[in-house]
Amino acid sequence: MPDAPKILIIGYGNMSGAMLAGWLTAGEPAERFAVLNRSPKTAPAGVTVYRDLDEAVAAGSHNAVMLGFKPNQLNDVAPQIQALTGEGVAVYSLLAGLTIAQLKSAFPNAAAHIRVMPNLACRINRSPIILLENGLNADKRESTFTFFDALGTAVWLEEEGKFDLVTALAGSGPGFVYRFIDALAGAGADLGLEPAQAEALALAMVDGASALAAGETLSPGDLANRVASPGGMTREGLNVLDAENALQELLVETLRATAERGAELSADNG
Ligand SMILES: NC(=O)C1=CN([C@@H]2O[C@H](COP(=O)(O)OP(=O)(O)OC[C@H]3O[C@@H](n4cnc5c(N)ncnc54)[C@H](O)[C@@H]3O)[C@@H](O)[C@H]2O)C=CC1
Ligand SMILES: O=C(O)[C@@H]1CCC=N1
Repeated sequence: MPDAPKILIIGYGNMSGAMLAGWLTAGEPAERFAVLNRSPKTAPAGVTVYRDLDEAVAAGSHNAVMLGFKPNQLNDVAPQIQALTGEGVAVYSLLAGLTIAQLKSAFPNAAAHIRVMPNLACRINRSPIILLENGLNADKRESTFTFFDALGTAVWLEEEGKFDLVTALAGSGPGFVYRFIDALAGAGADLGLEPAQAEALALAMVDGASALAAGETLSPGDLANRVASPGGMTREGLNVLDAENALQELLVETLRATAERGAELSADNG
């Protein structure tokens, strides 16, 4: 079976689409990928698109499957894709909340089960990627890490109990940052700025501030203090955010609610 695809993506939506784009940008050959999606969707040139399960089974040419559908679909989809997740096949799961034990139970014949938590910045190869595995040998662990690291910065997590929390911070995180940018721009507009200008300024500011902090040895907390010139303007604004630890408390509740939803998604698939 010459030039056969090696990664079969089942459920080609926003997240797996961003990952595929990132891998192609990183130089992975398009021929290494195939997609199987419920609704018709165009894939990048060179990527194999299967119209249905039978076609994917007949090709039988992958050694890894990436699950890119919704967590609440696992019970429906798993029985249909047993023939695609058999001996020698690694299962990469994007399914938020679903545990290694649930993946092993859904795909008992697969060679290895790997939870993967990326975010949409995979599209520009700038996502953190949290990985947790069961069943990989040392060589496969290394090659798996390298494969996902091409999408940004991969990191192994050893404690599965923390997976929902890192999902909240790093997977859902862009949603919270976008809400912050939107609220900042909205606040500027409420106080008199032209809305489009407020949004452009908020975006450019967050872009530069984040890039600067990423390359600094100072912590973000110390950088905040550096922005606040003694007796100047910024301190007054920080005092509002810091009063009774308001911002941090809000974010504790934000991450808690997000992580708790992961446990619910898992329980729903019990
Ligand atoms: N959107 C995000 O930022 C992130 C999403 N995830 C995870 O990624 C997964 C997908 O999320 P999104 O991409 O946001 O959703 P989405 O709705 O954009 O994509 C899901 C895709 O699965 C396809 N699909 C549904 N049932 C199918 C089936 N039986 N066979 C083949 N394809 C099927 C749909 O047609 C759709 O294209 C979820 O499990 C989510 O937890 C993880 C990290 C971040
Ligand atoms: O909202 C969700 O469930 C997924 C997981 C992390 C980001 N999006």
